[in-house]
Amino acid sequence: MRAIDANCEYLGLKGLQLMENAGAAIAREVKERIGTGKAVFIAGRGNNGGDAFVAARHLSSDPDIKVYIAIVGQASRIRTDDAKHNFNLLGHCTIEGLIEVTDASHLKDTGWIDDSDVIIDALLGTGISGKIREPESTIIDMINGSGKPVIAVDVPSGFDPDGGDVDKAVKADITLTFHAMKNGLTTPLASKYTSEVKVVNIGVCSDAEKYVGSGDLKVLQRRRADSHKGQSGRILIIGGGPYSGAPALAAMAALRTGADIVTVAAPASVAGTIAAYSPDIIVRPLSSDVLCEEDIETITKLIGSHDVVVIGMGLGRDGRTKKAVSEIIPLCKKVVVDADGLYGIELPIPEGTEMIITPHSGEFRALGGESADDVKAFASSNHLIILLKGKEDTISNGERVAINVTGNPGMTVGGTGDVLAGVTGALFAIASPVEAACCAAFINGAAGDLAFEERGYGLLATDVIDRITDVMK
Ligand SMILES: NC(=O)C1=CN([C@@H]2O[C@H](COP(=O)(O)OP(=O)(O)OC[C@H]3O[C@@H](n4cnc5c(N)ncnc54)[C@H](O)[C@@H]3O)[C@@H](O)[C@H]2O)[C@@H](O)CC1
Ligand SMILES: [K+]
Repeated sequence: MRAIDANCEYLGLKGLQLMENAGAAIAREVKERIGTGKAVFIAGRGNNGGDAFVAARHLSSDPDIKVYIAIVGQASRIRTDDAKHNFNLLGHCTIEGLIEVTDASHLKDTGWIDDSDVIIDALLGTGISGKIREPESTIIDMINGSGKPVIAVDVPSGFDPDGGDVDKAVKADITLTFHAMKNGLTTPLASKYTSEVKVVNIGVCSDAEKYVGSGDLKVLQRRRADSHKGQSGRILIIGGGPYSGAPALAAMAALRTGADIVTVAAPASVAGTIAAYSPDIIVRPLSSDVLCEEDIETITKLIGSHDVVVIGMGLGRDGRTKKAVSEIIPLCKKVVVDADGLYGIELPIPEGTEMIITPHSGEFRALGGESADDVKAFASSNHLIILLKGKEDTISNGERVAINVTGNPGMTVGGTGDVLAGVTGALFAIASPVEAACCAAFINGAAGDLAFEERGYGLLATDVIDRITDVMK
């Protein structure tokens, strides 16, 4: 949902607009439920509280509804601009009562809860993390002990929208959840905390979900301050033979995407050339001039010390290489297969291997696929993730289909596919395969767009690599 929100912003739909729709829906629900009476809003200092401020404003002009708002914490410490904006507007509305609750007793002393006809729980939404603190914890107890009807905003406060363990949460009569059903609300545990769930349309643009956007990059976690070498990905690139540049491009792209360690395992004939491209790449020479079965022992050891394998770039299609690839893939836990590696895939893929393939349309056809319309079914029946490259990239894990539209015709130059494979490998170490594939397509294309601004049709794959960090930032 956070990714969708950010993608909306990227498309020009502001969070404030979504919040207005969310709040308006809450107000309608309150009015439908009580018609006349006292509505007590319990608002936290995040955007969940912001939704409540909007709803309170909408109801404040209704002569039959009396609006009371308890902000948990100090209003001066409201955390987001959207929530602050909507809080400030309440200064121009007819509100029966508004207090700041820094200690749960302040709320108790008002008697509002005992006197209410409905409680609107907007204390905590999807931004919750960790064990419930005070005064929120006691306030949740007060709501649950009140016996009053409760409308929960987005999720019952304290409930994990992803369906994790619940320490303590509000028990609601109805939850109005925004835009899409949250995974956690479909679990059996959810029925303990809400009798009913309604999904409310808040006007999200369909493109925000259909197209990969900058918001999708939000899944890429910030690093912990105490991170150490290796935690952000150890990537093994297996490539080269007839070509030496391809694996080097993939390796440099993986490093620029943030991978900690990138090793290239390449036939001995090209290992020296690859090493000469950059001191940042670790190179492990294989036995001969193409990848072959004699290399499996060396590669098995290398796989054990890396998180993700990216295989295929510049390997060529020698029969020995195809055979070696088909034997290497089952040894990998996480593997990205690109270019010539795609000709060594044996379907169905082995159990215990998570695989992303990055074919262009010709390679996809060689695998038995047909067109972009086929991607979802192909991914589903073969249990893999496809990133089908094209003018628009189509990504699917067999359940969801996403389209990426970054990139430009300047990127038809050789090597940009190798860059994409490297970016995908680096992200696969820190994200789910479908997230990695979506983000990689976006980053590679957006870096290509920046390179195109500078270089036009003369852009090179190395120029794309140079702009990856700008996109990531
Ligand atoms: N564009 C958007 O982002 C939209 C967001 N919406 C609303 O925004 C919500 C998410 O907002 P936020 O990300 O600001 O987060 P929340 O409002 O869910 O919660 C963040 C607040 O809770 C506090 N908190 C977190 N964990 C806590 C704990 N364990 N104990 C006590 N306090 C805790 C934080 O300090 C912070 O003040 C959604 O659930 C939804 O209601 C809607 O307005 C629709 C649009
Ligand atoms: K809530």
